[in-house]
Amino acid sequence: MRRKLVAGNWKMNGGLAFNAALLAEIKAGLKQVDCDVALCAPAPYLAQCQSELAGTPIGWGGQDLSAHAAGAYTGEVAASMLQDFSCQYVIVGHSERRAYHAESNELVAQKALRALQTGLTPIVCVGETLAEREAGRTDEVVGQQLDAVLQLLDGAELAKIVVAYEPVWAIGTGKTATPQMAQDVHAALRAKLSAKNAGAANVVKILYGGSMKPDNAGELLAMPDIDGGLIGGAALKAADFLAIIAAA
Ligand SMILES: O=C[C@H](O)COP(=O)(O)O
Repeated sequence: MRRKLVAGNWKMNGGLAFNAALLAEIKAGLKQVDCDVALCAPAPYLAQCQSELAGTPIGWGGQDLSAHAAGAYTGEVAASMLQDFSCQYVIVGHSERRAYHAESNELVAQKALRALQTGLTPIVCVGETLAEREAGRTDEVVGQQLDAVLQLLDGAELAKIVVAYEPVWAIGTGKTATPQMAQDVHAALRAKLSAKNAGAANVVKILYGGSMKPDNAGELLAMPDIDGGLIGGAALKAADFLAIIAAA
């Protein structure tokens, strides 16, 4: 039985005052927590997350990291820097990074490896565009995205990753994959993991992301291969985020 993970991705939103209010409301509203919870914040606010969330059931993490350990890479954030702020998680290969920063499957895999080598749990995002889905290429596209990771990691490393299936057409659009559509892709991803290492496939959490909200979280999270959610917009509203945690 995999414990569910509800991870918020604030994307490039927030500010000191906004975050303080949001975190206070989430902490106050968090009752019994039967799942793992995490927030992935913009790098400048990780110190704030650390001071506000240490000692709570909520973990925190970054939204990206460099594949390099250190050096002349202006603007990038090293895994060791995330570690300095006690991050447990880091998102890699979000579709916005793939689309706007031309991140390749191979680079995303290298980032996942770097995270693991630093003791961080990478949340590896995969997902197809609307054109790819309509062309019947969903499994092929997400399969290739996952393959790059499978090629780089050994079985022990693989068991430590989290995968997030995020259909690009469902992100921030209000359109959600139906529970069955999502389940089908999650099952295909788990089969791929299993072909590489059956033990790892059993423990790897596969999250769904893409307009997950309080009103659809319950039925998505009830699917056998959906092990949680990667939440964008709804993570910026305490009541919505708390409702999704409760559904998990
Ligand atoms: O990382 C989160 C996803 O991109 C989902 O965003 P969304 O919940 O706003 O659709």
